[in-house]
Amino acid sequence: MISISEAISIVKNNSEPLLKQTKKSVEKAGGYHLFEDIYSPINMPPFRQSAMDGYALHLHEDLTYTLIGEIQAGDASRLQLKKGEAVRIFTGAPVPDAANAVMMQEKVKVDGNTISITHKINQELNIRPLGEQVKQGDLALKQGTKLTPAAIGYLSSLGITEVSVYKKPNIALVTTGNELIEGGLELTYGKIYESNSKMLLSALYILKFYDVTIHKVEDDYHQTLSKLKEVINANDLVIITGGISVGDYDFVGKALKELQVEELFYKVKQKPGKPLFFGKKHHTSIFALPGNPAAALTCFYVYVYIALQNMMNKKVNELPRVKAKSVSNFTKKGDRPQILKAIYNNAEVEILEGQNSSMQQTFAISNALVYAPEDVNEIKINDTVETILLPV
Ligand SMILES: Nc1nc2c(c(=O)[nH]1)N[C@H]1C(S)=C(S)[C@@H](COP(=O)(O)OP(=O)(O)OC[C@H]3O[C@@H](n4cnc5c(N)ncnc54)[C@H](O)[C@@H]3O)O[C@H]1N2
Ligand code: MOO
Repeated sequence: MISISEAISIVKNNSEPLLKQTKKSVEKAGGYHLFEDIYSPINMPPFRQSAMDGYALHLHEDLTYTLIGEIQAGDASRLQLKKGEAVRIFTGAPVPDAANAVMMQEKVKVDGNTISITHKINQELNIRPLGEQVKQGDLALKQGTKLTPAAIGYLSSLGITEVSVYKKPNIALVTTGNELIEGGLELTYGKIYESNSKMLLSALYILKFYDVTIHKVEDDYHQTLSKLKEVINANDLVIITGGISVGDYDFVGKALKELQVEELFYKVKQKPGKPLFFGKKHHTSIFALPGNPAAALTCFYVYVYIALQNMMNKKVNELPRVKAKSVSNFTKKGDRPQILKAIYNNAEVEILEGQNSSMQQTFAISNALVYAPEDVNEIKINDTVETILLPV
């Protein structure tokens, strides 16, 4: 059995950036990173734009101007202005070539066709120059840029409808067990409602991994073998829950061996999550998480999370860890280091009752995990403890 830190470093060293590209429509590309530089297909703004509702002026020495027309936003008219002439104009409308300033209407006196301003103004006042944000052919956004809502808006303003982005992993979630039935069906004796797939799907969605398929197999070797073969071939990451311990009907380990998945580790000295498997087949990473729901989710946050961040080429690949003051007493059972469900608030952490790896109720109200190392048998109130903050 290896230690938690050995297991973490094996995951870190054996999960690489995917570096594959995929095309996305721009409105669905939020959260992705650009795979290549994007050059602007147009000038932005594409014409000299008025930044105010007011009057576009062809400046001259005098403070009065003759009004010769009106230009609304969207108008295509190209009015010619002589020196001393003005047009009524609105925010976003094209400023005629000959106009060299826009005066906001609050500062203009109108008298029929004559308007007057109170003082001389600078050239180009209140005019957004052609290509002020980006010029046609210039770099609009660099490769690697994260597409925030603002970036999506910017690219859309350039008329870009599709972008090439770094692909996120496609992920298969596989649950195993004869005892599992779907929510909505009658709970017959000996069965439980299947919950791991929904729990892990939700954890993945919160981390913005949406390309996820769910698969279910019974405790049957041939079914397990053929399903795992199929999903390993078709996915970048496979997350299995259950069937990885030593029972007569735990077929996951045997099937992974038969499929020649390279075992990077099996079994970690930790509670929960002892029978945790991590392996690789070609470029596909495979985690077999223990079936106990709280063990599965703990292993997801401590190990699978790292692989996901590495696949996305993220520099920080572990969840944040902070030092916090315990507000609870806790006595550790056994010698395995423990990862404890807890509630963190403002540098203080409460270690919860009900740490068994089947206890979903405890995890449901947690927002943190406290790490109790091997050599610590007791945590007392006011002790400083290492706390992992969960993305919940
Ligand atoms: N003789 C031994 N028995 C066990 C050992 C051991 O070392 N020696 N380890 C125990 C530990 S620790 C764990 S953790 C579990 C892990 O077992 P498996 O990964 O094989 O998981 P299962 O037996 O299939 O299921 C365990 C538990 O979780 C429930 N489960 C499974 N899948 C789901 C699901 N999708 N949704 C909800 N609940 C699920 C399942 O019904 C079981 O209660 O092994 C111990 N045994
Ligand atoms: O490793 Mo198990 O998850 O302790 O119950």
